[in-house]
Amino acid sequence: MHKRQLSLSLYLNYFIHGIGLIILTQNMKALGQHWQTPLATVSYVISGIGIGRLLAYFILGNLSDYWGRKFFVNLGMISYFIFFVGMAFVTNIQMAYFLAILAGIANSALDSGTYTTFIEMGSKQGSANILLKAFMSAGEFLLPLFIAVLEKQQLWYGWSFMLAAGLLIINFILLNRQTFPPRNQENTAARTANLQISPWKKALASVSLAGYGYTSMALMILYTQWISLFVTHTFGFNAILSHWLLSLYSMGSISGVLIIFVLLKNNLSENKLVIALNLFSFLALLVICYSPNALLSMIAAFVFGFTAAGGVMQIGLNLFIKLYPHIKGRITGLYFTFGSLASFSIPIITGWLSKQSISYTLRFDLLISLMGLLLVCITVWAIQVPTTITSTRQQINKIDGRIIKLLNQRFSTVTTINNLKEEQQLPIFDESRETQILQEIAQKSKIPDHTPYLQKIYQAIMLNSRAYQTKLHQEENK
Ligand SMILES: C=C(O[C@@H]1C=C(C(=O)O)C=C[C@H]1O)C(=O)O
Repeated sequence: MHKRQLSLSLYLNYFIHGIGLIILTQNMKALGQHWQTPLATVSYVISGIGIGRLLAYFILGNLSDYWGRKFFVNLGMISYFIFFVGMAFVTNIQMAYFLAILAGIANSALDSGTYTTFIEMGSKQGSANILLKAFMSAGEFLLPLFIAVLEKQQLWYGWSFMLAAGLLIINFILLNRQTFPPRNQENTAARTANLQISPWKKALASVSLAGYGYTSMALMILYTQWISLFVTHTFGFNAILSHWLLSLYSMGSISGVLIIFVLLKNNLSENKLVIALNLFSFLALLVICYSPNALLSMIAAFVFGFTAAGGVMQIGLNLFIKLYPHIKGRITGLYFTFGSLASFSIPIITGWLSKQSISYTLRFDLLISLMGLLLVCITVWAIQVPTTITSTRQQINKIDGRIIKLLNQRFSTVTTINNLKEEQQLPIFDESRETQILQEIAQKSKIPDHTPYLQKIYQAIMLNSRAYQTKLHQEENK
């Protein structure tokens, strides 16, 4: 496995995916003319992408745990290829809608094959996954420029689609020369950390992270959709300034991705980072929502892009995957399903809100931001493992409490066995049973390194269990 080359191909896919994300909106007019339909129909076709994602994420994510990541990266590339080539030529709206759904499926397939692979390649704290966002942004940045050139030269709009298709062919060849890392392997360190989290805290973190899949996506979508209208309506900002608040957000986002990538590579804790980012994006949004000062708003827009769109959603996914290293694909699918629900529902909710007042839209985003902050705080609290001797010992005390209860239960059950043995006149010691118990420990122990010690502990338990039975006998025969 050549980590570098494989990574490069995976990144290149996300550059193409960035193009795919906006190619329909960027070509809306040309497509409308080509299909001889109003813009509203083109917009309806675009919604097919969201439907495709919603349909495919969970299923494909699950399957990628079984069929392997490479298959799904390839499926994503092939689906995208059909989408790009098909969209450039199609004239029938039904076909176009089908192709849009296919783009959504391509997106899901790429995600379930790629995010998982980067973690399986051992990228430091999943830092590589943050960089995917930079490649998407690069695609989204360059496509409009390319389209502008095509328009200026009065060339066929389909060349932008052909560009993406051509890149896909090259990358398909490059990618398929690579082997992928083994799937769903789980290292001892991760397993040990995970086992320290109690089941109910793990459940709490999981629900919170799924919710964060929704809020983190909703936060960005709502901002990009409404910021310009909001500030014009609420503070009377002029058109240039209102568009600047979107551009500054994008610049913040790209700077955020690069800096967060470096921070994670240098081992800054994901837990601290995710809380800090959410806190600052909330504060920045607060300024944008309530400050009529243009300069303050501009700074806040940059900070908001940095903190809300700089890869914080990907950090949420990384945390989620680490909780379930044995089903990375399923978790990726689940997380992005919640994200897709946000892309689907936010335009509907905000459309309704804007009818009451446009100023409600971004203030609703503030509420979402607060929810997100709350969810990551709950998550971090739940998955935190203690770091000082005192707090770690407190945890050991709790575990010991549970063990003692269970040992009381075990010894009480031994009493029953002992009575039955007396009735049936059987000896206390049963060697085959003890061997069987020791073998079962080897099977059940989740961490092989621990196994011999667990077996020794059990030998001591059984030795004492026999001593206890002997004592019961003696009392009985007194
Ligand atoms: C409790 C029993 O008696 C003894 C103690 C054992 C134990 O503590 O698990 C197992 C086998 C016996 O040597 C039993 O036979 O199950």
